[in-house]
This record gives sequence, C-alpha cells and structure tokens, in this order.
Amino acid sequence: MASCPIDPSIIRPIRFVAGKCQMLDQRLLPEQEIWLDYDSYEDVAEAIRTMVVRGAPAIGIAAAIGAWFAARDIDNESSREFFAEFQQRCAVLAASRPTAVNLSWALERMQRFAEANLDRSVMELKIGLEYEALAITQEDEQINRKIGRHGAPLIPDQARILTHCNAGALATGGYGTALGVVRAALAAGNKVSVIADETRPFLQGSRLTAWELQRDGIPVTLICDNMAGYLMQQGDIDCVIVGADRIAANGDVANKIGTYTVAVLAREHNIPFYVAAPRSTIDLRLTDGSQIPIEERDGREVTHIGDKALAPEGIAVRNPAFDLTPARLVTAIITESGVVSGDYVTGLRQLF
Ligand SMILES: CSC[C@@H](O)[C@@H](O)C(=O)COP(=O)(O)O
Repeated sequence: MASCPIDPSIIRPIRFVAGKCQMLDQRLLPEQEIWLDYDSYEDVAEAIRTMVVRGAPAIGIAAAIGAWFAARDIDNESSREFFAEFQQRCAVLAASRPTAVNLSWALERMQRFAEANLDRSVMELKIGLEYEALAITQEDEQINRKIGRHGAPLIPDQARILTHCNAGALATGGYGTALGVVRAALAAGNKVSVIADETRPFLQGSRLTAWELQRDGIPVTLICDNMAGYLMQQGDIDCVIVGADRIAANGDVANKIGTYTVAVLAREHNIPFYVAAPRSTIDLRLTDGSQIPIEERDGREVTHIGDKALAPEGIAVRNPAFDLTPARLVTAIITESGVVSGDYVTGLRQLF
C-alpha cells in the first residue's frame, strides 16, 4: 500500500485523492501521519477490524466505501446474481466489528439501494452504489455540524468539558460528534476547554483527541482515566460530552470502555453527562442496552503498548472494548435532529 503526507487543512480521516480512497492510519498517530490507499472490500474490512479507521460514523463510511468496491469488482451481468454476491460481500464487511451500529446501518443502506433498483443493469447499479457511498461520506460532516449547533447552547461559557475516547473529526467524516459540540461552542464565542481522558487500552484520548484538538488550536488538557473523579471532586469539570457506538431505544448507550465509570462519577458530582451522536447510531430494534453486542478485543492491547510489555507474560486478561451507560445517567442525547432527554423511549422514536 502506498502512503503520502497528511493534508494540512481540515481533518477528514477518509478522503479521495486521484480517484483513490485513502485512510489516515489512526494506529500510528500521533507519531506518524500516514495515509493508506484502499481499493478492495477485503482490505477495507481489515482496516476496520485492525482500527486503521475507527469511531462509529467513520466505520460506517468505510463500510459504505468497502461495499462500493465490493460491487464494482463483481463480474456478473445478471442484476439478481450480482445482488446475491453483493450481499455475501457486505456480510464480510459487517463482520469486521460488532458494536458500532453505523457499520450495519451503512451496509443496509447500500443493500437497500441495490435491492430497490434490481430492474436496472449491473453497470447502472454499480454507478448508483458509488454515488450512495459518496453521499454517506459527505452527509456525515453536515450531520455533525448540525449536532454541534444543537449541542452548543447546552455548554456554558468557560466550561471545562471532560471527554472520553475520540468522538472527533477522526471518528467521523469530519468535525466530530462530541468534539463537534465543542467546536460549535467555540465558534459561538464561548471560551470552552477540553479535558481528555487518555482512554486505555487503545489510547484514543491521548493519541487522537489530544492530537486533533491541539492541531486545531483548541485548549486541551490530558489526564489519565483514573484522574477524572478527583478533578470532578475538585470542581474542575463542568460537563461531560462523549460519543456513542450504539444507542438502544430506551436511551442506554454503548460507548468506549470507561464511559460508564465517567457517567457514574458525573452523577455523583451533579455534573451533566451528554451523549452526542447521529441518528445512524440509534438502534430502535434493540429495546435496551443489554442487547448490544460488546466487542472483546485481543488481550495484547492491555498487556502491551506497541512492543513494550506492561504485564508478565501469560497473565489472564479481559479486554471489553465498550461498556453500557444506562439511560438514567444520561442528561441528554444530542442528535442532528434535536436534543432528547427524560423520556428517551418516546423522544428517540420521535426523531425518526
Ligand atoms: C463519533 S465516535 C463515537 C464512538 O465510536 C467513540 O466514542 C468510540 O467509542 C470509538 O471506539 P473505537 O474502538 O475507537 O472505534
């Protein structure tokens, strides 16, 4: 795979250069800014699995682009046979990571498009799927800017905002969800600052959130995950904003491991706990969070940083990548269609 230096303007982790799809290799940040070229659905599935690309909306975008590559490379003139093969290839992409529903949301949208147009030629289907993938890519940044506009009024001037993981530009098509609210609050003239949890074990907070905010000149202070309680106790945090990988119909939120701990601490200290997410992250098919599949990743992410061992060889390890925050701990869910709080069952349904 070829690489090239980073685009110095707005951060968008997935881009098209000379007709090629490139993804910023987020495993290497902040040390190296390397873009990798992608041209096959198998490689895109691997990029999602290995977290070259990560963050729920960005995973959805990558999946849509992977589905377009999958369609483009099918050699069959019959629309129905093409569709059967397309579905099988989408299933490979769908299996790459289980928790973020944006992945299946994007793949289902691509398959719905194909299924609704089976009277067209395979060539027309392929062109249509390319447009659909590009639409999913471009819409996302606009959605995030709307989330930002809805969320900004909730954030007081001078607020010190705790965030966990990376729900920023790097996790989306651009601008970010939780960090989109921060960007919108700053754009509205409020002098806010961010406190970023480092987010063990994959360090999305220290490697990615700190990197993208510092790069954009947004005030950010890094802390270890276990420092959040102390800072809240000291009165140094005014609100929490995080993203989400999947939100059940009752408002339970799956997000990066450690989010639940932050939500419990926020409740103890009467600090508002906001979740910012697009509607594509809301899964109304699931009545509550217990139905959300939680990914367990390789224990090596816990025992090592890079090649450096942090634990004795052979130690037993658990590595759940996400946790569940019950709706009762969530002050409000900020979406592109408005802010929902209180009765999530009714409020989330009304967004659709
Ligand atoms: C806008 S991104 C929201 C979530 O996807 C984010 O908070 C998160 O948990 C990402 O997890 P990751 O494992 O890095 O994909």
